[in-house]
Amino acid sequence: MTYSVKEIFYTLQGEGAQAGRAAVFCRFAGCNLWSGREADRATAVCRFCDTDFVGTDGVGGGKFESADDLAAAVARAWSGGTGGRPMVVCTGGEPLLQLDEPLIDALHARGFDVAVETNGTQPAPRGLDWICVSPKADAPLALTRGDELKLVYPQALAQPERFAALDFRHFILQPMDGPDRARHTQEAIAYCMQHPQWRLGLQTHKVVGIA
Ligand SMILES: C[S@@+](CC[C@H](N)C(=O)[O-])C[C@H]1O[C@@H](n2cnc3c(N)ncnc32)[C@H](O)[C@@H]1O
Ligand SMILES: Nc1nc2[nH]cc(C(=O)O)c2c(=O)[nH]1
Ligand code: SF4
Ligand SMILES: [Mg+2]
Repeated sequence: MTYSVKEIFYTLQGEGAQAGRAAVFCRFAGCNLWSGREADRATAVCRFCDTDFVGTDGVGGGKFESADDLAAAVARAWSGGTGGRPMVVCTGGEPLLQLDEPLIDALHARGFDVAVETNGTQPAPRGLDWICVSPKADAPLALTRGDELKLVYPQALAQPERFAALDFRHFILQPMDGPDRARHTQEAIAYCMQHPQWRLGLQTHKVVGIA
């Protein structure tokens, strides 16, 4: 299997229940809910994406001919010292269009906890250590269990009530970034205060200005 990767970089996980933890990010190219072209944004299923996932031209990106080649590139990007467990966050684009069991095994063989950030429309391969599902509009969910359900808020077609009974350990509302981020943040705060099952989650990497 050939993997198309936009970029690979070392930073802190900025989002969700693992925010603050050092991680290598492996951003896969391509998504099933948007082409990534601005001209298509207004008609896409997912219209608020904050990410460039088109092509393989980012830092550390490229086409990797085997699971072991890609796992080796991820391991080279890890800059942590000793102590704690290395983590790779597989994101995109939509990582579950490409992430498969051989790659998970190759990453485990190099000592990584393997986390994924997914829109939930694809089934997950076995062996993942952390699954974050972030539902989009009316796109049907193939993945209804995991570690965290991280809903970008507000979305008219994806209201929190639809997901509250699913099998997740953490339920997080992440204010939708863009020109109305301040208003979205206030709305998410109000929702969490009325529905304590949900917690406010911020994109902390944007707050502190890291990748
Ligand atoms: C770029 S997506 C890639 C992974 C996967 N396709 C997904 O949507 O979960 C990574 C995370 O950023 C979130 N995200 C994307 N655009 C956002 C925005 N404008 N504001 C807040 N979160 C956003 C997504 O919901 C997801 O949790
Ligand atoms: N620091 C940092 N944390 C993140 N958590 C999820 C991200 C993503 O784009 O998937 C992301 C990202 O792009 N940067
Ligand atoms: S599903 Fe994820 S990668 Fe795809 S357009 Fe939406 S936020 Fe971006
Ligand atoms: Mg991001």
